[in-house]
Amino acid sequence: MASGTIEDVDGAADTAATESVLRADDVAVHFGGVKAVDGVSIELTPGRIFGVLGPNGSGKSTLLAALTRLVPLTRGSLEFEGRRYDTVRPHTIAARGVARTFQTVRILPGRTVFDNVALGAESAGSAGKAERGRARQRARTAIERTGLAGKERHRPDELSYGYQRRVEIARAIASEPTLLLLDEPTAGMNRQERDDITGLLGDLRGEGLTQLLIEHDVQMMVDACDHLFAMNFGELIADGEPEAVVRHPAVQEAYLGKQGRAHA
Ligand SMILES: Nc1ncnc2c1ncn2[C@@H]1O[C@H](COP(=O)(O)OP(=O)(O)OP(=O)(O)O)[C@@H](O)[C@H]1O
Repeated sequence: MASGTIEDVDGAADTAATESVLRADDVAVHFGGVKAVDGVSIELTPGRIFGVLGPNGSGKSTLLAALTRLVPLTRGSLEFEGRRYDTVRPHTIAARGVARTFQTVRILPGRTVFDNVALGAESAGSAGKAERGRARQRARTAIERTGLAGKERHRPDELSYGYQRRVEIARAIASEPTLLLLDEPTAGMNRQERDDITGLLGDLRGEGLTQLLIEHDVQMMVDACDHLFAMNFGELIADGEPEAVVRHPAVQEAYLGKQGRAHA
């Protein structure tokens, strides 16, 4: 739920009973004089796909970095499953159940698909032999869930870009997170690959995984997301049902106008 200062375009008040996975309240991240994020309040509820839309430089990646504790907050607070976490280290919030992928694929080129995914499973804790066995099982499950079965022994450079993205997503979900944050998961993909990833995210939602994604592709965001947050100049400018958000005049002006010209 956005703060009262922005327009809630779906007009549907969340019920008081709705539990939240993540809540950010009045979050700001300033770099010197640059207000990369400035007073953003969002709430993520379970089992839904949320998206952050906005033109280049509007603050999307910085917001994601703030949510994963990779940059310090200038002000505001963060709560995950009801617990404040705005001063904990990034690995602590990862261990509590927040996983993420990055804007550029970050998988180890010399290792197999299985090894890359197992790294994500092991980071959930892998002291003894029994736990290593469980980690390998988590990796196998993540490989199945992301449509990578049969490709376990491949190396990333033998796979298409779309499949490399899948490896990254598999590694993130191998830690069995409660919340998955995805930074431009379909960047650089062709239409078929984008549709495949949209389908995959939908499948993961079907299994109850809450997701927050950043994307430039407006159609992909409308297709994939249940709820959109639109940003410009570090602030939320609209928040609500995807079709309504992309039609919102402030979003058209801030995002679609610029992007339409940039990518036409
Ligand atoms: N480490 C940093 N130091 C200084 N300024 C930064 C830093 N990181 C981001 N910024 C600035 O903050 C603003 C928001 O950047 P951010 O990368 O969060 O936007 P974005 O919406 O993710 O953009 P893009 O879509 O191009 O990835 C920009 O003006 C950017 O130049």
